[in-house]
Amino acid sequence: MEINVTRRQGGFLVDATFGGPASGVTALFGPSGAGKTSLINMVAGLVRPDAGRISVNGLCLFDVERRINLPPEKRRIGYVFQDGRLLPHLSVRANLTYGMHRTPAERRFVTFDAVVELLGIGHLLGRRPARLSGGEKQRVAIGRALLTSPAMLLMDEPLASLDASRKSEVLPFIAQLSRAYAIPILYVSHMMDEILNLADHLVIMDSGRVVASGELQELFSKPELQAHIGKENFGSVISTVVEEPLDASGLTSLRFGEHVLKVAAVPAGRGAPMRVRISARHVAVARQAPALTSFQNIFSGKVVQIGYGGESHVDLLLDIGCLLWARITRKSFLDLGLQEGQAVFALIKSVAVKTIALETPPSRFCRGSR
Ligand SMILES: Nc1ncnc2c1ncn2[C@@H]1O[C@H](COP(=O)(O)OP(=O)(O)OP(=O)(O)O)[C@@H](O)[C@H]1O
Repeated sequence: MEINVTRRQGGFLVDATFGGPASGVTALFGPSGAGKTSLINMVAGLVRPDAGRISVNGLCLFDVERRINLPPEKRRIGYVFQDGRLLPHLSVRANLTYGMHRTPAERRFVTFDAVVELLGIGHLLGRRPARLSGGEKQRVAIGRALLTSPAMLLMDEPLASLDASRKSEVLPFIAQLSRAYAIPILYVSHMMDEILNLADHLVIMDSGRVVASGELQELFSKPELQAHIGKENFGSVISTVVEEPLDASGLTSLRFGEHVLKVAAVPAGRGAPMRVRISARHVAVARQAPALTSFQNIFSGKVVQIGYGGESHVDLLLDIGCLLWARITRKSFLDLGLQEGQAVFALIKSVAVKTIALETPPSRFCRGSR
């Protein structure tokens, strides 16, 4: 995915350049008014950039110099809006098949039955949209976009209109979607929790510009991006696999590199990929390994960077076999006499680790290839 566009709209300038993998979920993250919707509308062909180039999977969608501007219907893009936008006079079945019949049969690689099964909407097929809940409407909207067998899916805050319980109902379907079909998803959100559940790649936007773009785990841990990501989100994201789903002490063991991280029990099979998020606030530091402690996770490592933190705290980047941020009070920092290069122990409470299951691809949903 290569995007390099500028567009002036009123007093606002979108000037965005980024590249991303043509697979998995790329999250477009930024505050309200950052230009996220404007950008994906340019990708969809709903809005024309003033200049630049957009290409996806080797297909050039827009190139001002070569005078290429594919109309939306030629872009093979599925778009899921915030509010679903189902056709009210049609049944769920007819809404689902609406775009499917416009895609030539030889180009279809997504089948009706597989989508209905994946999204769990078989019992809704005869209903009209007015008789669906918010979460059901969004699942149908996702199914409709998917059934056009798109080369790419654009999702503009598809969970924004849902309450927390509906969100958690739809989120796993989206996560599964990106793995079931090899379709890249550009996912707009300003909710970091959603992004941590879904995205592999992160693009941070602010005031019409791309502030940073890269692999989620890497960007998430950059202190200079803290202001954009949100102070409360500051910490580390680590990729692990489940080593022992339930050990004798009732905890789950997750492996990363040479280490095992103990977390509160999660329902996952051995070998399942698991992303963990450890807030810097939940990492304590000691010069010596504590003997009797409630910390289940004690890793030896060293201080690789001392960040500025704030008046009352200091952020430390630790190397424990992977990079880990710890936020401690300035008083503790001074009491411990910490310096860069110093050997320390990182202490992490099991119950403070947030786990996010990244499932393996259920390939049965895919028929043939694109
Ligand atoms: N057609 C338009 N004409 C003029 N200004 C526009 C137009 N469309 C959007 N804007 C302005 O462009 C800016 C970016 O809007 P955009 O909807 O892309 O932001 P966003 O990041 O998607 O925000 P949100 O998260 O609130 O949906 C805003 O200042 C908006 O007012």
